[in-house]
Amino acid sequence: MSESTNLLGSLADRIPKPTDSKPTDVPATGSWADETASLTTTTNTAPYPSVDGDVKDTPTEISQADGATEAMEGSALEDPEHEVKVTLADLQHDINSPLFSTQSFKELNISDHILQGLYAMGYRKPSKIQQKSLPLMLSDPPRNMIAQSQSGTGKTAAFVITILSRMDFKRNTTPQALVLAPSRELARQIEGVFQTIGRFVEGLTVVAAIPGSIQRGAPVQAMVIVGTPGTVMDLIKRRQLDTSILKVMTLDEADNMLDQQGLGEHCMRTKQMLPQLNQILLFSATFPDEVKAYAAQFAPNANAITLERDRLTVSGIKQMYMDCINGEADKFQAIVDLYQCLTVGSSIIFVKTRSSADRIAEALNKAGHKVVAVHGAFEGADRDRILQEFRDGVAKVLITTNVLARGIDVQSVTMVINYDIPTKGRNDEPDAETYLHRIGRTGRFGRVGVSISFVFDRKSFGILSQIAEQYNIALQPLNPTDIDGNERIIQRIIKSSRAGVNLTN
Ligand SMILES: Nc1ncnc2c1ncn2[C@@H]1O[C@H](COP(=O)(O)OP(=O)(O)OP(=O)(O)O)[C@@H](O)[C@H]1O
Repeated sequence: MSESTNLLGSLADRIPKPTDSKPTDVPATGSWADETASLTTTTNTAPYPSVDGDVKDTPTEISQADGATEAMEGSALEDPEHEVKVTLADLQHDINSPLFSTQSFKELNISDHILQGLYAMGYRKPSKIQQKSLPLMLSDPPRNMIAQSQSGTGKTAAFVITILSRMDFKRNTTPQALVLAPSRELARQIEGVFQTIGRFVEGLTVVAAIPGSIQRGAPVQAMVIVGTPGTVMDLIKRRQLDTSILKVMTLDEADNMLDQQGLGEHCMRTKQMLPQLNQILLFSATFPDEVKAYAAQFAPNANAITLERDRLTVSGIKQMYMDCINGEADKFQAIVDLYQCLTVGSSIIFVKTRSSADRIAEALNKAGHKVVAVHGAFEGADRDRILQEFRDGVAKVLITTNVLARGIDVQSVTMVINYDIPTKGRNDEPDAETYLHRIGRTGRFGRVGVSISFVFDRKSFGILSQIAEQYNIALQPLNPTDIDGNERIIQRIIKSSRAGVNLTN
């Protein structure tokens, strides 16, 4: 493996220096080979400040929110017994990695039918987040949970097991649990996890509430509803979804779901239409500071599992960048040069806009390279079909926008390309959370993957540098002209990824 080079160090002269920037000397200790992670569990013994309703306007609410943030970070409530230090250097063999613990699913006292489902899926041991969150979420009386752990570490199963354990199977045509996710694809995927983990659970009924899935006027008759916020809100308003005995609500990708610039409004309004809930569960790999307050208000008195910001990246993902100095033409050529590597395993190429996804897909297909594209302008049925082709390996290269940046679990993805570095806002601020979620589409559950971020000018260098600084990561440079060298480096990593697949089987 060639030596990791600090992006900031090697290219400092090309990076614009914001006036308030911190020192740009990022230590190389954040590289994938050697990293110690700390997962902190905060058991809440004192009530969080709680605000119901629309929380974004009044000064009182803001000050309560500040208090909540402090509590969530564990300043007053941290239980040192839950402090866990794990070595991430070799996820595939280290029993102390965030993926495994010595505790078994059986010790959790979950039903035999759920256990059977977990074992049938090849889950032998709970991952760290499952080990830490499940005892807290399954305890009675039920408590809210705000849980954070790295991408691909098994958060879905944690809330699925909890929800299945809380259902009354005699009332399986009435909604009892609601799970909201930011995209139709993720909602469908979560529905599938319920079906597979719950396959031996007699009487389980699960329905996806996504655009086009429920006929107008038809009642939603299932105990678990997994949907997107707009559709679910409409179904409740139109009285197609009976909320009278609903007791558990989960937001997957919770920071995205509570984002006040985006889906937050829908989620808040949906919650206001629900009866008193027994349990609210918020899960994500990222909880940026500005969302923590809303999270604590949405799920009052929650137990919280949080990660330090510089421990958020998955050590199995080898993060690289390529300087495509002539901009668009070089970026396109780089994809063409990398094509061989892209099709060993599967790859996702993230771009900023729908039109560039279409344009690049068309150009690559014209050049004889088979790729597919999916984004928000596609019809739902087409989105489902193309993603299924990608999951099945029929299509090996997927070009998409942020719509698929979060949650999508396709274990064969060995490479993620940031064709455009993720930014947010009118001023193109670095979008560090989206970067983390995008690269997290590879390196799932202990596998090894590669991410390559394309930069081409001072601005894009600056943005990527700020993201690298935020997570304390060192990005390895790839030389765009050394096509063979790059292929060797990438193939070597991808091959070790294939070895890793056996780990969880
Ligand atoms: N205990 C386990 N043993 C083996 N595999 C597991 C276990 N728990 C989860 N997995 C597998 O790990 C993969 C990642 O899980 P999941 O999609 O829930 O991750 P996540 O933490 O929600 O990721 P993201 O933050 O990207 O949404 C899935 O393929 C899942 O089947």
